[in-house]
Amino acid sequence: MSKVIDGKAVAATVLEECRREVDSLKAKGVTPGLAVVLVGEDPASMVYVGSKVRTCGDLGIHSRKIELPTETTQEELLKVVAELNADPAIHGILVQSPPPEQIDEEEIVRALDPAKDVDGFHPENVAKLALEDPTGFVPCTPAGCMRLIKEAGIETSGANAVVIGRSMIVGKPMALLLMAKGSDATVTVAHSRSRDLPAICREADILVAAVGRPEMVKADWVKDGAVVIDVGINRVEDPSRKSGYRLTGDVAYEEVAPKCKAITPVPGGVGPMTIAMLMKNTIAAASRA
Ligand SMILES: NC(=O)C1=CN([C@@H]2O[C@H](COP(=O)(O)OP(=O)(O)OC[C@H]3O[C@@H](n4cnc5c(N)ncnc54)[C@H](OP(=O)(O)O)[C@@H]3O)[C@@H](O)[C@H]2O)C=CC1
Ligand SMILES: Nc1nc(=O)c2c([nH]1)NC[C@@H]1CN(c3ccc(C(=O)N[C@@H](CCC(=O)O)C(=O)O)cc3)C=[N+]21
Repeated sequence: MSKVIDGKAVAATVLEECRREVDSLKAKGVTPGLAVVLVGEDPASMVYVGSKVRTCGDLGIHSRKIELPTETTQEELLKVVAELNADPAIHGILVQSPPPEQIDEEEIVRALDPAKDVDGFHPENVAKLALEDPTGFVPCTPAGCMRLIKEAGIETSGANAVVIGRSMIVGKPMALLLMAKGSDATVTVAHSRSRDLPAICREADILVAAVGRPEMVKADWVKDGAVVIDVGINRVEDPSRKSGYRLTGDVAYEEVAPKCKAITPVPGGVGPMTIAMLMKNTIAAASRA
């Protein structure tokens, strides 16, 4: 009964929309610009930053990759943010998370010009999401999950949605989007202190897993005919791979998929949508500027 939701294909559709929008902005003399700031050398972050910059290139979006050493101080990073805030060629700024431990990420996010905060992490954008004010930026990963749910033809109105995870990047904004007017789901948010997580999950018509624990969600946690959105991106050791690792989600895909109406795979599910929605936000920032 299971239908695999192809995140790569939906992302390709979104990127086609983006390409048209970039062309029409360029015809008006505006080239959207994105700055991606990476502090340190975390290998996973380097992969993500690389694919963000590559996607910009594919669409004709101007991009600037700023790679700073691991020892970068808070003051140095604040100075980079201030320069990008003032740069008219840059419409979107993303500071890759997580930064090294000496960096106070919250202060960095507050220093961003909210009109350039294409991650949607600045308090002004968080408030606009809660207020359902469409002039803000919605965080890319939950925005991508909503688009996947829509493209798969899943009805959210009146559905029981369970979100596992309450981070500011994924879980909390995902819950806000599902409960917003127009989506109209009944939302439960679970986290590490939740009692009897399997029982909570079994109530879900739509289950979103954003935890960071490989294959935590088992088949007996999932109701027959549920829709499962797996946000987790976990590297697990796999000696049979050349790289020595493989990616897996927060859901035990092999055993869960047969029970689902629809499910996203990892890789090829939510991940590509995150990058596509980042492009959308960057284009929106440029057209508002
Ligand atoms: N596909 C994509 O584009 C993206 C994928 N990700 C992936 O999504 C996952 C989550 O990311 P993120 O939200 O940033 O992670 P965080 O670590 O910030 O948040 C994890 C959440 O899961 C909860 N949690 C942890 N352990 C358990 C448990 N045993 N039972 C129930 N809840 C638990 C935590 O609870 P508590 O609050 O109580 O600590 C927390 O709310 C990761 O795998 C990450 O790699 C993230 C961003 C983008
Ligand atoms: N400021 C900030 N903004 C972010 O949006 C942000 C961040 N920090 N820190 C880390 C997380 C993670 N994230 C991903 C983006 C793309 C894939 C992605 O494209 N994944 C591919 C596979 C990629 C691979 O092979 O490694 C897939 O799932 O198919 C995954 C994860 C963005 N994040």
